[in-house]
Amino acid sequence: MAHPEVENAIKGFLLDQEKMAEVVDRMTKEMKMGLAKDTHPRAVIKCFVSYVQDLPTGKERGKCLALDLGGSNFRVLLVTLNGDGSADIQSKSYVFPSTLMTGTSDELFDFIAASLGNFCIENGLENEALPLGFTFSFPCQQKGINKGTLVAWTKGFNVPGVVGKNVVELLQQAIERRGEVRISIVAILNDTVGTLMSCAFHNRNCRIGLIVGTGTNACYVEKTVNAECFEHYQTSPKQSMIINCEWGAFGDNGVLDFVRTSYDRIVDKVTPNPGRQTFEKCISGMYMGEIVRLIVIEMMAKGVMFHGETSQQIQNRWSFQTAYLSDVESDPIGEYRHTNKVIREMGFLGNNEADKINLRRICEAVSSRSAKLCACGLVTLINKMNINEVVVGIDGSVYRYHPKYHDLLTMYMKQLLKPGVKFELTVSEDGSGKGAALVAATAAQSK
Ligand SMILES: Nc1ncnc2c1ncn2[C@@H]1O[C@H](COP(=O)(O)OP(=O)(O)OP(=O)(O)O)[C@@H](O)[C@H]1O
Repeated sequence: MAHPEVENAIKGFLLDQEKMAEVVDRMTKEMKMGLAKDTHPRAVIKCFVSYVQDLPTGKERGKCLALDLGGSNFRVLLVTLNGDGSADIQSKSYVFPSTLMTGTSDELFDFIAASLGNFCIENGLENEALPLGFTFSFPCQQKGINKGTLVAWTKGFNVPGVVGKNVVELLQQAIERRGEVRISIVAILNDTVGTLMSCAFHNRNCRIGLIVGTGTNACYVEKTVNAECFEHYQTSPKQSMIINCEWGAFGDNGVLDFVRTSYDRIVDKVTPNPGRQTFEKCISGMYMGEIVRLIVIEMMAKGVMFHGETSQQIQNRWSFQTAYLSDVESDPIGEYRHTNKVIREMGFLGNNEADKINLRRICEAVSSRSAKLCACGLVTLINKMNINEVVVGIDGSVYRYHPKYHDLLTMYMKQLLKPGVKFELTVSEDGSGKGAALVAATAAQSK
């Protein structure tokens, strides 16, 4: 049993069924506001039109480049779609200097263009006029498949002078300034869209793309007639439109305050975007470790945990990695191999079992709330589509590596879904490569 003070600290994270159902209700209303033309401007869940209307058939063919900028990693990829449902991918990850997250716009786009140039030269592609799909995982208002205006930076990025600009244009200009390659950006897409497309390439029932990584977001397949912000929503010959929900902003108008805790409010205040991305800050990898750290230091101040110890490390903001939650929760009950490693890395020397039990309880409370809220989001989308069978393609390190995330998500979704609705949650590989290429190939053809 965890200490009563620990139980008291985490009780705000233990959402019951009633609260979860309330989250679904509120989210459903916010989604409708995002989709409808008259309420879209003031909606917090924007439900952006992605301009991707065709799900893959598996027969796509062609060679495309892809770029992936979204959080902690930056990659350039060369994707060959073989026409038989398979794809070959070559990729290179570039170290993304964290100074670029808050540097100038020119520095950011020059870095991307230089990496692209380097990749093309290394692979002998400098003279090929290849189409490029740009996976850019920040909220963008699209006006077409290759026009995306940045609405706000998230996930710790804050580069002045980009919000309100078409990022495709900024990147294309940077590519041309360097003059190394003949690449044209034919599509910009959110990573959720790439994830959905890549999953749908193999699994025709895929209708949702979900990310639980540095941030969280989802997209789903809506009927075109409901995508009112699409100019041709009433006349388009295509029945479907992928909607990029940008659900991370859910709650920015206060409707999630009933599930937030004092710790969430502290985390929010120390981010570069206070008051924004409320739902994301309760769910995703960038924030979970920090929430745990705040509870631990409060318990230390109360003399409940790590009594008599001092650790500079635990006092440092963002020092408790979200990967530590996975470590701690991967130990079988009563065993502490990974927990011991985490405790040592956090600068503690003692070996008190009660501390380990308390730490585990805190980690479990934070990760299970994340999974509960994510389940609420997925159930909202499934109810909205009103379908009885669906596959969800998922990417992001939290989903991939947390030892219980998949099972928790499955359990909470079952609790919330109408009886008889079947779903499958599956890791979607290479969304920003294969997924981006699938979008780019279609966009290049229609060009
Ligand atoms: N083993 C792990 N368990 C849980 N979370 C982890 C683990 N390893 C890394 N993370 C968290 O996952 C996040 C990185 O996610 P990911 O690798 O999906 O990259 P990303 O592309 O930056 O994310 P996004 O797609 O949201 O932009 C980090 O915030 C990190 O804390």
